[in-house]
Amino acid sequence: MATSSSLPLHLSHGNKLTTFINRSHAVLHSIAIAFLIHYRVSLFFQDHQTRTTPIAPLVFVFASELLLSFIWFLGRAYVWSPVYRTVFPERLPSDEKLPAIDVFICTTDPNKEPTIGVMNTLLSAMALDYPLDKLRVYLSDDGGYAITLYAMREARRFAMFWLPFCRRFDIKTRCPEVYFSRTEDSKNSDFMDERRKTKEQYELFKERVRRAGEECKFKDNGVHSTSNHPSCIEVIEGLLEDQIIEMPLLVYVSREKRTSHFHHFKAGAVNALLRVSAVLSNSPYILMLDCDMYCNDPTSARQAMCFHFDPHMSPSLAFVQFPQAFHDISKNDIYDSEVRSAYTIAWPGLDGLKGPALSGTNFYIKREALCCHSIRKDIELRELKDSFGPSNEFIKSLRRDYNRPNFNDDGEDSNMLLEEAKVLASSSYEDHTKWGKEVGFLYDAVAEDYLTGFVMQCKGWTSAYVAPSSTTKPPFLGTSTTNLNDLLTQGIRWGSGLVDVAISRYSPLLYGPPRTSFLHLMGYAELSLFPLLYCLPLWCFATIPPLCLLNGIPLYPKVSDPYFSVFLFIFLSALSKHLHEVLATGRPIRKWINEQRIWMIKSVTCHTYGSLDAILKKFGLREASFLTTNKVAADEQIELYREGKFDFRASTIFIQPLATIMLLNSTCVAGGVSRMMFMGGDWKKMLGQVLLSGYIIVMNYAVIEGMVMRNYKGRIPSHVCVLSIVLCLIFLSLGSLLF
Ligand SMILES: O=c1ccn([C@@H]2O[C@H](COP(=O)(O)OP(=O)(O)O[C@H]3O[C@H](CO)[C@@H](O)[C@H](O)[C@H]3O)[C@@H](O)[C@H]2O)c(=O)[nH]1
Ligand SMILES: [Mn+2]
Repeated sequence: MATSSSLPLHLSHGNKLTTFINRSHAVLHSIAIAFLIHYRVSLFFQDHQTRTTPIAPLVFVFASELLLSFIWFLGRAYVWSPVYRTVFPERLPSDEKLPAIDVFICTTDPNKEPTIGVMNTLLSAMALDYPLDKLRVYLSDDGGYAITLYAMREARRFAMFWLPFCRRFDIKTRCPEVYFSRTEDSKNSDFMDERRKTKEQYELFKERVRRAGEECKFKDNGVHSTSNHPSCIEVIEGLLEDQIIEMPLLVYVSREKRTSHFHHFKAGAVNALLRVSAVLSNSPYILMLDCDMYCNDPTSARQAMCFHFDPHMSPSLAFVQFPQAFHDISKNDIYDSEVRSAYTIAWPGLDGLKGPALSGTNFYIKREALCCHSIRKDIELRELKDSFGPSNEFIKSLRRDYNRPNFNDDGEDSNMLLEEAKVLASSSYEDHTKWGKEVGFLYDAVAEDYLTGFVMQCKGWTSAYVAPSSTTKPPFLGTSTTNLNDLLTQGIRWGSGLVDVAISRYSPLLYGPPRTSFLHLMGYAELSLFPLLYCLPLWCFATIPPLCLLNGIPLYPKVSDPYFSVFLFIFLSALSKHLHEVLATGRPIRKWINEQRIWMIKSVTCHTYGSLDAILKKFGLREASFLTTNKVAADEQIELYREGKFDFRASTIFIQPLATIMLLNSTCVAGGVSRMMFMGGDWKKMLGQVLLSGYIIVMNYAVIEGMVMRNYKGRIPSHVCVLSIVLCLIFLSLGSLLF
């Protein structure tokens, strides 16, 4: 919108043709579903003498069809009116007018999150293209490791070289590891000289951190363990002679942890950061980063400000979300590690309604949206303390007119503030307050990002989503899960975290109305329900139709019945719509196959376990857990991923169901087809089931390869194959017993 000139700071546009295709498809598909429902319902009303099929399998199959149709219906929200945005940061007002930003980086375990990687994220954030005095970088070390603090001091030393170098030569890649891994050739000898010197410093820095890491060995040592330690807050300062080079304020925060207090994982860590930063810098905007998400485009802060500076959007705008993109995605991407549909379909779709969901990292959020919804002038101090806890300093920071004492390390004020910050980071500070319930990141789900963003939007806040175009760089790049085990382990947490919300009092369809539009709620509901609503029907389709096929029980209309074409239409329409989406987002056909396959695999494994986990937690039978995602992979695993080959060296809980389902379907198709050929079965009645199981087998052929190819590195171990034969036999006998 207009600032100094009358030119807009950002534009949004839709895609008329795609929207037309999407809406027409939605209408056609809905009509077909209506026919399907009519067919199924009339089957149930048939006289049970004339109905040849037993009722039980029919009920399961129909229930699954209804669930799939429902989740499909919710997903229409994403394709209804998606928007895509363009920003013009060069039109922002001058630097003096830009607001300050606190950057929050979270790390927790140097064994899974290599310290050098975390420091690269830190350095890339310090080097953002933003006025240095308006940039403050906080690192939350949730494990309280000495190595992280040490590395941070070293990173500041290296930043003395890195920051001036980036600014002087306008370096576009400000993550040092990435920048120095590329060779550069320039005629400018001054530049080449500086580059060489800076690189030397970087190597020295890495070497010092590596050596220190070896000495520390990241072990719990009883006295100071990762789950039991006091709070430690340190403003990282350079030596006196270094002070001439301007640096962002750099703060190390390790909140107190006690086994007596539940720490609420990342949400708890971020809430501690929110309080600590309120008394040290209190910037009105916050950039959140996971420790592996480095700033790949230094202009992201200015891009985000294009929205926060728009006078029409700004008052209600809570956050500007950038996509999660990854530096290690291979061309083939067999596991869909890039999560394409989320960041190319769902987020732009939600953005067209009232704003995208919060994605945990890569967003610029207004502090006010997290902390102090509207502090009324007449509000009682008592009331404030009930919500925010006893710290007077923190409560002062909530006032709009609050003037933070200038932080300088040796001042008396500064010492007082640091002491206060330690209190704010203590494990008991949140007792009897509204932190995690109404204030800050919410604790009711392990998908704290999704839940917090959703509740925020129900309170009236909006958000915006900026995806890079084909000509701009992804603003942030992280490490994705590129092996099956890590992928599915992460999938359990996401599944569990989303279903947590779906079955809580914040369940979108129940909590939402009338707080936000129905379409927007449909999108949110799809996100929270899909793990649960896909796992049930997919388990059903993987077992019941093949077992019925083997036993000669038809579940679908005869080929000659006009209703057969209804089923065929729905199947093909769903597949071709997915294919259209994949192609429209510029991906090859292979991607479509990969996504179909990983969707089936995730549904019967991690999403099943995740949903189960959420339900057990709900009944108090399990405790919440947060397994940190591995950010290092073995070379061998990376190699298989790059070659596009499945790595089945994963936990048995993941591969056992896959092997069993594949064996079951292959046996049933073989048995069912021979039955028709040699025992005179009616193939016209069974074609639907043959096609369904055939589809499952063809798409997941990789699993069969994993079972039979014995010289394959990533093969399925023999004991899993043997157990799957036993399980398959159990299924078969149950099938013939029941049906
Ligand atoms: O007790 C904890 C656990 C995790 N983290 C940090 O949280 C971040 C995200 O954890 P990670 O293991 O990388 O999870 P992902 O599944 O990769 O993260 C996605 O999903 C999370 C919710 O499940 C969101 O919080 C993240 O932002 C989002 O990127 C990392 O920086 C961790 O260091 C903590 O600070 N404390
Ligand atoms: Mn991550």
